[in-house]
Amino acid sequence: MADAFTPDGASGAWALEALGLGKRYGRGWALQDISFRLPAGRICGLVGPNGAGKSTLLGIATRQVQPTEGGLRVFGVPVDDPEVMPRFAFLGQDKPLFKRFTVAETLRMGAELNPGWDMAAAERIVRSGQVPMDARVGTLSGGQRTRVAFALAFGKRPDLLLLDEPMSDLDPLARHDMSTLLMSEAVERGTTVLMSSHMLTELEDMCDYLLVLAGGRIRMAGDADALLPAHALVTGLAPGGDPAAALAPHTVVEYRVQGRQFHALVRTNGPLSGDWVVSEPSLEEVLLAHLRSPDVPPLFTPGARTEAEGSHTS
Ligand SMILES: Nc1ncnc2c1ncn2[C@@H]1O[C@H](COP(=O)(O)OP(=O)(O)OP(=O)(O)O)[C@@H](O)[C@H]1O
Repeated sequence: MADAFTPDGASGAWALEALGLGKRYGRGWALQDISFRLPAGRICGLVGPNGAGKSTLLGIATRQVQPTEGGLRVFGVPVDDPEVMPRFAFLGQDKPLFKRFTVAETLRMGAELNPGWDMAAAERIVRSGQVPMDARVGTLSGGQRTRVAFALAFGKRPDLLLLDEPMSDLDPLARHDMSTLLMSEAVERGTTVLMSSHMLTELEDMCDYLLVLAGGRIRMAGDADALLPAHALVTGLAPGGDPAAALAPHTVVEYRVQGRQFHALVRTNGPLSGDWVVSEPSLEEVLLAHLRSPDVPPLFTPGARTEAEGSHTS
């Protein structure tokens, strides 16, 4: 069955594949109609305002949250299949480590719990942060504890690493160290990473794929390299009538007037041929404009949207 959902029949070419995924808490939907694909080997930023549904999505992917409707596949396998368990590691905001264990004991525990454990990689991550192996976890700084938690996650040799704001408690220097470490480990092993963060510049530096949520729905999904050039910042003399008509056939994501000038962020549809100044927006400008404009239709780059005809439910 899995082969039906991959373009070339190669089962598992998609690290994650959601179709019509939804989660309802009481009367409110935390996630609704979520359909997307994340190709294997990509570093994907999961972006959205507070309450967008990021943790809920990560909860479904880590089997901690049961979806209300739709399905999620991990490397072609329904997420509730036990086969999925050894393939992913999860690192959340709170790192549940045993405070009384030393760092060495913590890594030994990782080895005992995970059959494919890579002790050399785990020790390399700890040592590169000068974290003493004989120190008790309870005596470590927040940054050092995060490093140990990263070592536990990477030592598992996951194919998919799911991170929920893992670096929120780190200072800028430690954050930089950890993101460099994360990228080098992920690239070296071809690990797929899905990482939620509110730090847009961090995501811009690290991620080559993006999943943008707002109000429990997808706003944008796909290749970062394709999402950005699909937009332009346009400045010109404010038109008298409807700005959307003046900028047609382009989709106006955000529009504001300052004095006699307008500034617009548009999704381009062909060349921009007005008497305007046109520049390429930053990722941050594109993300913020989309998050501020919930009525603009969502944008998927080719391949990022799950085809409805494959109607699979896990
Ligand atoms: N266990 C729960 N019971 C009821 N409602 C919940 C529960 N978990 C999440 N929600 C609701 O679901 C919605 C999405 O929450 P979620 O934690 O997934 O968002 P988020 O994007 O991770 O937010 P943040 O950036 O603040 O961490 C919110 O409205 C939240 O109140």
